[in-house]
Amino acid sequence: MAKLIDGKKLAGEITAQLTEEVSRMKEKGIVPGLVVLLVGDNPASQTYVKNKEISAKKIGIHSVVERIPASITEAELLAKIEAYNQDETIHGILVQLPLPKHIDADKVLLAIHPKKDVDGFHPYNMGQLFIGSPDKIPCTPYGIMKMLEAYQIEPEGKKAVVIGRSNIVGKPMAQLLLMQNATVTMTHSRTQDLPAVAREADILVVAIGRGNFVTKEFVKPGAVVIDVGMNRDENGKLIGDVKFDEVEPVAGFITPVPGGVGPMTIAMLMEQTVANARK
Ligand SMILES: NC(=O)C1=CN([C@@H]2O[C@H](COP(=O)(O)OP(=O)(O)OC[C@H]3O[C@@H](n4cnc5c(N)ncnc54)[C@H](OP(=O)(O)O)[C@@H]3O)[C@@H](O)[C@H]2O)C=CC1
Ligand SMILES: Nc1nc(=O)c2c([nH]1)NC[C@@H]1CN(c3ccc(C(=O)N[C@@H](CCC(=O)O)C(=O)O)cc3)C=[N+]21
Ligand SMILES: [Mg+2]
Repeated sequence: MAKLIDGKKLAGEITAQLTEEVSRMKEKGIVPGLVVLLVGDNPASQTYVKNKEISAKKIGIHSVVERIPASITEAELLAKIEAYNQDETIHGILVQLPLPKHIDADKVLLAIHPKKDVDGFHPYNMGQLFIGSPDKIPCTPYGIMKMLEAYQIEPEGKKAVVIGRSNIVGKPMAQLLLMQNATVTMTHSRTQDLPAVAREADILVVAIGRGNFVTKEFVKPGAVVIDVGMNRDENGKLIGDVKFDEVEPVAGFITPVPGGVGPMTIAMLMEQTVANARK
């Protein structure tokens, strides 16, 4: 039976520390501010935004959510970002991805001032991460590293396999594991014999976006299994990329969905926002 990595509990502890810190900052007249720009009405995005708002409120972060119709032009969105770049009450800007097709997401991410880029997606921050001098770090892989640390899982010398190579999860995840001296393999949809590659892993991070894709055939006994996936099954229930019930008896550690990576992503977003206001 695997040990459960309780992301929700750990995120709660981080949130409690941030709450204390923000109350001290407020005594000095500093109020951290975060703006979230949500373009269109993707229902999956709605839950994420709602959870971020709850967390920001708890911590005492001034939280602004702009719900913007999908019909906004790219130029109008860029102008909004520029206004928040100039706004001294705002320490973090997050543009929820994905964006509607008529808007160039790369251009939008480039428009966010790197100092306010609490998602860590700006090419400057990505570049800093990949040369080994990170400042802002993408929240999901950052949260995963915090979970490994909290459970005293040392990546050094271990074989880590990352499934999925997105800019927001897979790629920065591989880099963070590499920085902790893991031997990292990145895999994707063209990888041949993925189960055999995954079975080599001491630490397996799964970020594909396909419900229950990873079965016990992918998992070495005792491995650490981190499930980033957020999918809905046919009944609308939230499920991960890992078939939890069959992998859990094989793994050494495993994250649940919900209650694993998701809450840590939000906690890291809050942490990077507060850190920015502190500066
Ligand atoms: N918990 C959290 O905080 C977060 C959760 N998520 C969730 O994580 C999942 C992944 O998100 P994201 O990284 O944005 O996804 P993307 O869709 O951007 O990337 C998916 C990756 O998975 C790979 N892939 C797809 N199918 C297969 C397959 N059959 N075998 C091997 N690899 C495959 C793709 O390969 P290729 O490049 O070859 O196409 C791609 O690299 C989603 O469920 C998302 O909702 C995302 C962000 C945060
Ligand atoms: N610019 C940008 N930054 C992101 O970080 C980003 C993004 N866009 N687009 C979408 C993905 C997805 N994502 C989630 C984070 C937390 C939960 C989350 O809170 N999950 C909880 C609850 C889920 C529930 O109950 O519905 C859990 O797993 O326990 C979900 C999804 C961040 N992303
Ligand atoms: Mg993130």
